[in-house]
Amino acid sequence: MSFSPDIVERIARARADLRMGVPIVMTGGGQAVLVMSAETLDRDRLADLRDLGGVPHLVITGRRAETLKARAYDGDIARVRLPSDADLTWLRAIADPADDLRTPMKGPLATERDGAPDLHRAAIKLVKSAQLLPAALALTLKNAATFALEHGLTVIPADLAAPHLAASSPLHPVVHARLPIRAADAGRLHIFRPEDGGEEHYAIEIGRPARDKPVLARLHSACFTGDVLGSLKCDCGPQLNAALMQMGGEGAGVLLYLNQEGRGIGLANKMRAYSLQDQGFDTVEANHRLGFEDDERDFRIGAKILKELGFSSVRLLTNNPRKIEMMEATGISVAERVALKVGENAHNTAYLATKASKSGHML
Ligand SMILES: Nc1nc2c(ncn2[C@@H]2O[C@H](COP(=O)(O)OP(=O)(O)OP(=O)(O)O)[C@@H](O)[C@H]2O)c(=O)[nH]1
Ligand SMILES: [Zn+2]
Repeated sequence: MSFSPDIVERIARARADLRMGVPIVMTGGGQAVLVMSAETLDRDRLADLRDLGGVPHLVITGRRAETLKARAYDGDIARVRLPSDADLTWLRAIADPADDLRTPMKGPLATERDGAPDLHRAAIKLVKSAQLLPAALALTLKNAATFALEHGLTVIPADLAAPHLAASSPLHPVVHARLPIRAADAGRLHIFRPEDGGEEHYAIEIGRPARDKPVLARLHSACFTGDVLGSLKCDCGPQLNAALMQMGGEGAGVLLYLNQEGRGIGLANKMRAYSLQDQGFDTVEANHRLGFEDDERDFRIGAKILKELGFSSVRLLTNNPRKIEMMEATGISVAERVALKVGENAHNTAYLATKASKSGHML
């Protein structure tokens, strides 16, 4: 029967569960752990978890561990043993760097070095992909299957989930329609939907670009603050506008609007990063303190959409060398890099300088 959700559908459910504060069960290697997001966990569930006995771990990323001066024996993650008196406030303070400077952590944190961290690593990947703070509470379960059934919890076998957590989902075109815009009368908006229940992505086609020649293209990552509100903290709004205007001027082009807000960490986490930036950290340091990498985006989505639209070669409007590498690596040739330098102002000079010095952006 095909009625039961497959692994991709179960992962989508698990993401929604974690965002609501509902636990999930992760299984693999003859073990099982109960997983909850540190951000959405509430008092009742923490108390119930305590009643189950055993030693729960708060799993954090290696990046967050670095800031907290905790030993990350597992490399990219650390399993912090939950002290017996740790309450929700303690958990949140480990997960969220907002108050790091005001209330330095009472440590030292005891991190685990024994036992297999594979399920914990998968749990962090899942929590990250749900755009929550990358911190998860995990407790080893004995009779996981019965426990999950009894409580109606989603069960995720880690080995089946791994390829889906590592790669972006296949996308399919849903619909396209004519959309005249300020930059060009001949505009057309295409909607693409991923199979995993995630965010849809868009392509704005200007004119009718030839498919057998390099097309003027831009991969634009969503920036609600810059694109919609005209934020001066970044250059996204002016870049979006300038790219469309250049395509309008040439009469042809394609702009991919990828819903990867905040370099893939989501708007809530981006605002957490902005708050840290107001405490004096730069854009990269802020991501690291939160437990994220500099850039969590998957640009392969862009290549998939371009191929779906029939393009194989681009003149790419960008200053970001990673976008060029990723295009080439995924089979879209970059015939030319077209610089896109607009929108510098007094508020974003330092941000742009950091992108150049730390993320390799071309000046
Ligand atoms: N995490 C985080 N994301 C930010 C910050 N400022 C802007 N962003 C996000 O960064 C992304 C900018 O994307 P792009 O316009 O593709 O920029 P880019 O990687 O610099 O590449 P090019 O503009 O092509 O040179 C958007 O998703 C913004 O929401 C910040 O301080 N922190
Ligand atoms: Zn922006």
